[in-house]
Amino acid sequence: MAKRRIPVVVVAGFLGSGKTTLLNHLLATSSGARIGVVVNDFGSINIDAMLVAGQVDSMVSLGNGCLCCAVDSADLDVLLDRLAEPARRIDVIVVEASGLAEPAGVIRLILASDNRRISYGGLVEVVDGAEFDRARAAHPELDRDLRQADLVVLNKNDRLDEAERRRVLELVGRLSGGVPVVPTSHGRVDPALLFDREPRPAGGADDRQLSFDTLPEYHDGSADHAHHDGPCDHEPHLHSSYLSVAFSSDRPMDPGRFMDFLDGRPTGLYRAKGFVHFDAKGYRQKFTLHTVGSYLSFQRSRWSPDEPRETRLVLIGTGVDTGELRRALTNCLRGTEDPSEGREMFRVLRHTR
Ligand SMILES: Nc1nc2c(ncn2[C@@H]2O[C@H](COP(=O)(O)OP(=O)(O)OP(=O)(O)O)[C@@H](O)[C@H]2O)c(=O)[nH]1
Repeated sequence: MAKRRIPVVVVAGFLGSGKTTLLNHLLATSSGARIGVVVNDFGSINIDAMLVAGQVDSMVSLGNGCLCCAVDSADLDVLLDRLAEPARRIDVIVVEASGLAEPAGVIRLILASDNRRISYGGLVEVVDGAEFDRARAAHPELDRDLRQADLVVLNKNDRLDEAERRRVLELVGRLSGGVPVVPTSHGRVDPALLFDREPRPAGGADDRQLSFDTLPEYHDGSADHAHHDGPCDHEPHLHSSYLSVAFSSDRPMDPGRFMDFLDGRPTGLYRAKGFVHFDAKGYRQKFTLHTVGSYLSFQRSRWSPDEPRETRLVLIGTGVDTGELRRALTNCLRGTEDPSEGREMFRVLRHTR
């Protein structure tokens, strides 16, 4: 009997919708299944790779650009080849696309793969229920992504009241055209929904749910398109107007000044993520920061022993002055010999889970 190919499942969704959270949930709960992961960050610091918990069996990470245009199929093949090596005994590969990737572009790369051990396993589109209207108003093309999905995870239900939950569920259901929509919070979906998909016969074009013909026209990915801090200069798509700014420093962050910065962040700055080193008395832990639209949260954890005590942030937005952002962040730094007092942390702690 032909050996079943390893399904490659794409997890996509707009900036901050909860893809990494979903991935971590899958890794923590898919008892027995060995999962290989491709993580793609838009930004030159691989925050997502660092946020994916240690239980992953094999991971390759792609920073600094969008998978959909930062690599061509040969490059992705190298990554998939590595994950699909029989010795790794991987059961499923999950590709977490950057929040600005065009899912169709990522799917095309997988469909174009020469690797005979893998097959395209479907698109899971994660939707931030709380930010859906705003994201959609800015990016009507998100509707098209929903139509390409095999499963829609309607996330962040905890941030919606009952009436809103019903309205968004009905809207997303309508836009996605009949595919299952699973409402949830914190990406808590049953892994069987993703991994125990109907096995499709190995080989041939018909083990692919989507074909090039059914995908919208998409430019050829090329390594030339890899971009650093800055916009893509080729034909417009979702991330062409977005900029990412990477910021890192081993100097402690002043909690008050940093909260002033966050409270006054420009509206175009849709997403910020990373780790903050406050080094305040009594609060020397690592503070993981997430902002998504108006949402802001910190999570406190221990630094691992070999981890550098430093702030590493990626900020992603549109119409923002990157030089000004860097300057503003630099102004939040303190001298290494000048630790903050614990009481200065209260504004940070108000947002800390
Ligand atoms: N309240 C709430 N917060 C959530 C939920 N799911 C994720 N988050 C938070 O939303 C923020 C972004 O989540 P991520 O999983 O990093 O989102 P992402 O889609 O991987 O982000 P990008 O890769 O930057 O596009 C984090 O602070 C998460 O803890 C949810 O269901 N409810």
